[in-house]
Amino acid sequence: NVPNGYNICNRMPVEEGFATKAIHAGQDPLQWSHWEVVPPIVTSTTYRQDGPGVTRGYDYGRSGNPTRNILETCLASLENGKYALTFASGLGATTVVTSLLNAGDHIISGDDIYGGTNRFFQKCLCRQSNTITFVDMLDISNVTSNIKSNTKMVWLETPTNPLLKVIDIQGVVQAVKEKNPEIIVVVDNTFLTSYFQKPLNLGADIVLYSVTKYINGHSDVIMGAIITNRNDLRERLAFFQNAMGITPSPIDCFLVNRSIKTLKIRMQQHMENGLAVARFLESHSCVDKNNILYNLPSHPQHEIALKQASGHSGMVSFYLKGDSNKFLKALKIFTLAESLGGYESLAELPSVMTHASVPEEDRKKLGINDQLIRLSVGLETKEDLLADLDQALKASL
Ligand SMILES: C=C(NCc1c(COP(=O)(O)O)cnc(C)c1O)C(=O)O
Repeated sequence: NVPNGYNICNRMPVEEGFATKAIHAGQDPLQWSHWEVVPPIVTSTTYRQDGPGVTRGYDYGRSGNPTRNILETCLASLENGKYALTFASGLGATTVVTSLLNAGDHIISGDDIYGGTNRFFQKCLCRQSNTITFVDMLDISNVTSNIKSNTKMVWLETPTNPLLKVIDIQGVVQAVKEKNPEIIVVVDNTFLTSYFQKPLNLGADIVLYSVTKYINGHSDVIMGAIITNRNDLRERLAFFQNAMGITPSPIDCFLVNRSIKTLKIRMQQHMENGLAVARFLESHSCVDKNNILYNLPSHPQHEIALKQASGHSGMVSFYLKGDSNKFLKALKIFTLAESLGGYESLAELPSVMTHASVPEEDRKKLGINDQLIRLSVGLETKEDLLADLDQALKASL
């Protein structure tokens, strides 16, 4: 049910069978003692042993948990990946992945990334004598020209948060691996999920998620995840997951495992509502029309998006002509709040909220100013969302 007028001619096709995998991968009832169709929540933190060190697969909740395992199996299956690991948060996943770096290693990151990730890179990672270079990855030569002998990782989001720049995953991977095949390419796929985009298929070594967002999609769990096909990386990351203790709770794993069952239909509705909002804003007199940041045909990287993704989510950013505070306070259905990807529509001011920790000069260079509004378009009735935006836009004048 792709919305009319949405260019699907040369779009990356949506994967057949995604919903079936989301419902059945890792869920076999025969694995449980009572053949439960819905996986049980195993909360026990410790397991009886037949003898010292002689276990039946589990010894301690941080080191392994049956409810976590079936979620990880399902996440890997949806990515067409071999291994998935889950963590206490998206930034927890970021912490574990960057633990692959040794002191003195260099990482190249996209310049437009989540503010908390930027903060972690600049305030935490740099304390471990890792160096970081932020580059505009729209020009892939910015990546390759910054590769040094100690460059060990390249990190990107696409679409980026909050400017929705679309980065050519395959182009970056090929250019980086040509220079140094040992460099690990990490793609944060939070904004599209594996339903719309599969970075592993495009050559990425690791795909990372704030599961908190679309994958859980109900704004009631904080969680992170990574998926990889590389045995060597999986072994090291699984060691860090346990040794660093950045693991999710079994109850959160149960909630996310349940949310995943509707991921496909939620992403389709987010796209339908997001496209309607983007088109509405594109023609609105209170909006700077040249700056609707969404994957409309007018988007500067629309062709790349068509090539590597089968759709776009509900993320829409735009520059407001009027007063941002008046606009945000006038909204009635959109809630002024941080985060994204839930069934509820949210609106925020990145310059003051999610990206306040990005150094001001960097925000200015990127264009993350007080006129930039970021929307997470939810699953409400489309007409209600448009009416809410219209009245709030008029109130901003
Ligand atoms: C909270 C917000 N972002 C979290 C986030 C994170 C961090 O995820 P947490 O689960 O919040 O730790 C990682 N990657 C991306 C692309 C993200 O957007 C936000 O943008 O409102």
